[in-house]
Amino acid sequence: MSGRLASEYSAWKKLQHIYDSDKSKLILKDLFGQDPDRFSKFSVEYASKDGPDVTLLLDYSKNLITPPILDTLLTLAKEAEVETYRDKMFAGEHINTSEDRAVLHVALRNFNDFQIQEAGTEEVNSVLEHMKEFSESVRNGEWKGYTGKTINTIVNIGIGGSDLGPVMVIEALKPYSKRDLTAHFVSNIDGTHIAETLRECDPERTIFIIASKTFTTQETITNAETAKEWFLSSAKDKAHVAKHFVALSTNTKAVTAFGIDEKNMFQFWDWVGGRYSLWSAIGLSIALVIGFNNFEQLLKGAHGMDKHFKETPLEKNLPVLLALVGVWYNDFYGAQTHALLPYDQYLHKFADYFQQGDMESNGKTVTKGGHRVNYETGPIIWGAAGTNGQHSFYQLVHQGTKLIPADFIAPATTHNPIRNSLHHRILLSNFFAQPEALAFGKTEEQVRKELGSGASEALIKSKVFEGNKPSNSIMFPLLTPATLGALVALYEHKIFTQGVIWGINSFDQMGVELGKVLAKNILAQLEKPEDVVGHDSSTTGLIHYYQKYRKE
Ligand SMILES: O=P(O)(O)OC[C@H]1O[C@@H](O)[C@@H](O)[C@@H](O)[C@@H]1O
Repeated sequence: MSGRLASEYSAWKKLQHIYDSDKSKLILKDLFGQDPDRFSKFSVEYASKDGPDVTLLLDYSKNLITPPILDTLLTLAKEAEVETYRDKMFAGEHINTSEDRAVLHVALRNFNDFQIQEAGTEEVNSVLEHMKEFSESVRNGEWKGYTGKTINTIVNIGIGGSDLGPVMVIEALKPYSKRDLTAHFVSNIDGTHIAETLRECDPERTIFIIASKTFTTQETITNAETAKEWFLSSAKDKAHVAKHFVALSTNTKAVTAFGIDEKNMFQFWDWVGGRYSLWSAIGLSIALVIGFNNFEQLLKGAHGMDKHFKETPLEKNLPVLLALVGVWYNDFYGAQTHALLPYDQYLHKFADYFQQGDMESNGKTVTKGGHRVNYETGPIIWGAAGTNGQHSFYQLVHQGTKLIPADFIAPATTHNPIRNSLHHRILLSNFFAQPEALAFGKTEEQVRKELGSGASEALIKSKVFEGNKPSNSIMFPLLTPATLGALVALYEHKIFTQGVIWGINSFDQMGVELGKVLAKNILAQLEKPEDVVGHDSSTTGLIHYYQKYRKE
């Protein structure tokens, strides 16, 4: 994050040299054959030092690396001053230089441990206390709607970072949820989203949580106004809004202008990036659904990983190791994507969540110093829960022409050990088998032997698995709130580390602005064909087509 070009580091040049000269020798089958200790050399077990017990195993042995490559990657991290920038982040320095802001999601889950100097951090505990009081009173039925009924539905209205984190966590921690409290999430401006949601809500028993850091996001404000209109069509009296609408925001003025009482507002601060905000007031829906104590466990689990990231030497530091092997594929092998493949149905939103987390953070072309990079930055993140992916896109991962590094993630035990954990054993057998198949493949000789004589050459070739496809495997005993916290923090710090190496600002998102501005301009032109000015012929043609069919 020094803003230097990564390609100028001597370790980067060395890595390029190693890649050019040794690529053909980096064959997983051989690397494992040559070193029976490869697993123990290239795996680390994380155990939380204090707070709730969390353990995580990272096995990165199925990567196309050797000890000298790993050493050089570690040297790269040193040269890029990952440790210095990490310490700057924890110290509250304004490492988000374009917006002149600190980056302190770690302060939201700090529990007075690290010394952090930044305005607002002293208010974290009182907001948590407010979230606790509110979530408990809704959960235990003390909080009543305008007709005196208890609340049975919450609707979080927010988008991007004000939506994806709570959605992912609430899905992931379903075993801990209050089953008689239904949570809906409305994000899309498409009226279908709110219309379909409102059909399932009773105005007397629903709380709307308007989640927006800026409280200016068009989608969220429009959806919130629609929800308020819908609510008032039953409740009539505006005074009832206070019982049914709360806001999560940094913008008090806009919240009160919307008609939400300041005492129903949960604050956070400009040093919390949207995609890093699930730990803040944005997590209110999480606290409501799983209870404040479990929310606190989530935060503590993340804090444990923060401590690990901050205090562990780079060669044993999980986020750093994940980041470095990622850089190796992204920048030297030319891999365009990175797959997140959780073998846990509860984590089915994990890849969606980190699409924003990673791609909005590291999808940049200029360094902090304003230079255009001459290497690849953030990968395309995608994935789905196993085993579903196996029956759809794994064909390409195994036999396609692209290199797709992947993280396989699984819990050793399940919350649903039905049929004596039969399902879980089958799930895990797939979790173990897929990285093995990817790494070691199946040779032509094996196929020939299996098919016997008479098989066509074409058929033989089509059944060969070239192998040598890299992956990481991450395991933990059970997906608990604290474990999920640690897992999410692990990826957050991985993203941070890569951003530092690439010299980019991982904490702004200028790339989302242009489309917003153009849409605003177009919205004002939609009425009449003669209003449509200043566009290319394609955009004009599309708008004219719409105008032919519009009904309103
Ligand atoms: O929370 P608000 O301010 O509504 O922003 C919601 C989202 O908006 C997008 O344009 C991005 O900038 C995201 O980073 C952000 O999470």
